[in-house]
Amino acid sequence: MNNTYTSEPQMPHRTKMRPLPVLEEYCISPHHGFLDGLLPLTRLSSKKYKKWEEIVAELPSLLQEGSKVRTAIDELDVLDLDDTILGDVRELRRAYSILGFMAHAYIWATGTPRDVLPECIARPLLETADILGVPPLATYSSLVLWNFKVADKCKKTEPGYLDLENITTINTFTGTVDESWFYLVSVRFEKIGSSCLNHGLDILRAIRDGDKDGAVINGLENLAAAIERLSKALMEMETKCEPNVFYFKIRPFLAGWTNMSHMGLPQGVRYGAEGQYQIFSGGSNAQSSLIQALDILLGVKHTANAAHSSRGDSKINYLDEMKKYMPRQHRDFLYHLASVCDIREYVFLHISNQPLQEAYGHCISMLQKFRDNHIQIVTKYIILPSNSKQLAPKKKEVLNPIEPNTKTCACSGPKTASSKTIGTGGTRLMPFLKQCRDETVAAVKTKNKNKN
Ligand code: HEM
Ligand SMILES: N[C@@H](CC(=O)c1ccccc1NC=O)C(=O)O
Repeated sequence: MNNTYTSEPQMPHRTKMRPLPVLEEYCISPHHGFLDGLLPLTRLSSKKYKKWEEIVAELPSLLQEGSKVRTAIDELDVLDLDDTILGDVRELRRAYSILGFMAHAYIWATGTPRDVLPECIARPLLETADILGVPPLATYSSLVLWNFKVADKCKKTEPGYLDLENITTINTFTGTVDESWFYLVSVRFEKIGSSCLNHGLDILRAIRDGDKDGAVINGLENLAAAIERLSKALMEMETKCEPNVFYFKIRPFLAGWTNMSHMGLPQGVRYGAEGQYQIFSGGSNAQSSLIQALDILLGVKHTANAAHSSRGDSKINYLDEMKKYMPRQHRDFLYHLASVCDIREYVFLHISNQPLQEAYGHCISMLQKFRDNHIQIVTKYIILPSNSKQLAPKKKEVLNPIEPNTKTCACSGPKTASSKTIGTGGTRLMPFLKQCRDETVAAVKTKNKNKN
């Protein structure tokens, strides 16, 4: 179709130089996306780590009385990582996942958080995190990507096929169906979203091939339909996860140690009695490579924002920061993709091609719809329960929900509860999420403001 547009400017040569990324070279599966092609391990193979497995399996009961979990962890020996772990990436991921669960349980077990992790967790957690290229705490990878298994092994499935109706989580803090479902919605989202990566790469190939037979428009339409399926996957949260269970029981364990001074961690957490205080953001879907890949594919640019800062003055690009929380290969994939992606540029170069503009616009509206739906979910699961929290008595030995940071927010304008409420990742969540949504819309509206 666009061969007729030969009088329009040519694509810059740069994008033709570097080959397109090959998914498998970055530990990404064409069928399962950022979930590995192989299922996560459900147990460490070496008996040496039996106690770790026992404690992580018993977290729901140990956390019934928060101090019990701290005693059980304090009694653990300090173990080195042996060759069974160091020699196999799935063992490493399992160890990292267990240690992340134990670290958060230890810190957030009661209304008075601990700010020092014992050596028995700190040392192996720092080591596994370092090798995997992720930070030393529970992340989207440890809670979601590497924390699911087949529920009924007897149920027949094709080899290599992941049946989303037959999965469950390996570990949870609370033992509730709500918590399992909370993580599984994201597992489903990653699998369903794998087709976005395939369509995105098809579009890039079609551009390089000279856009024969409307291949770019076709690819964009396929991509728009795939993004729409993501919104449906997101809204499934409501089927098995109760907002109050999430807000009061589950969420307190997911918090990290950035912007958490008002929650009792003014300096972050010290890794070992002799270690340094360090600050890290808690788990969040902002650490999912899938949505960030979509932003790159569609040329949606996110700017630095004050939404992440408790003082409201220093601006950082939170989504860029979150790339450091992704597994190393996935992060490298995003950088590779960004260096070769020219879809938005191509669309703007062919401004008179109306069907092309519409197909691109359709993708952007679907991504906007996803972010709008997400804001609705956040309102239901965080903002509304936080407004009713006065009903819950505040006791030292009982978990505290993550509270709005009322003391240090120096942002201008009237302060509503939602403008101060913070995410597990430490953002002032509503301003941040609205900015992400508005920057999505801007990709189609302005050419210059949102340039590639
Ligand atoms: C009850 C469910 C959920 C809640 C309460 C929630 C809450 C939040 C919050 C507060 C943030 C801001 C970052 C932070 O400080 O943590 C965030 C970011 C994000 N969440 Fe969720 N989330 C939920 C489920 C999901 C699911 C299931 C998905 C994907 C299907 C998702 C996708 C995202 C994305 C992509 C971001 C980064 C911002 C953006 O790119 O627009 N969330 N979420
Ligand atoms: N940022 C969210 C938490 C969140 O989205 C999340 C945290 C850990 C693992 C997965 C997450 N998202 C799952 O749907 C919050 O502030 O509650």
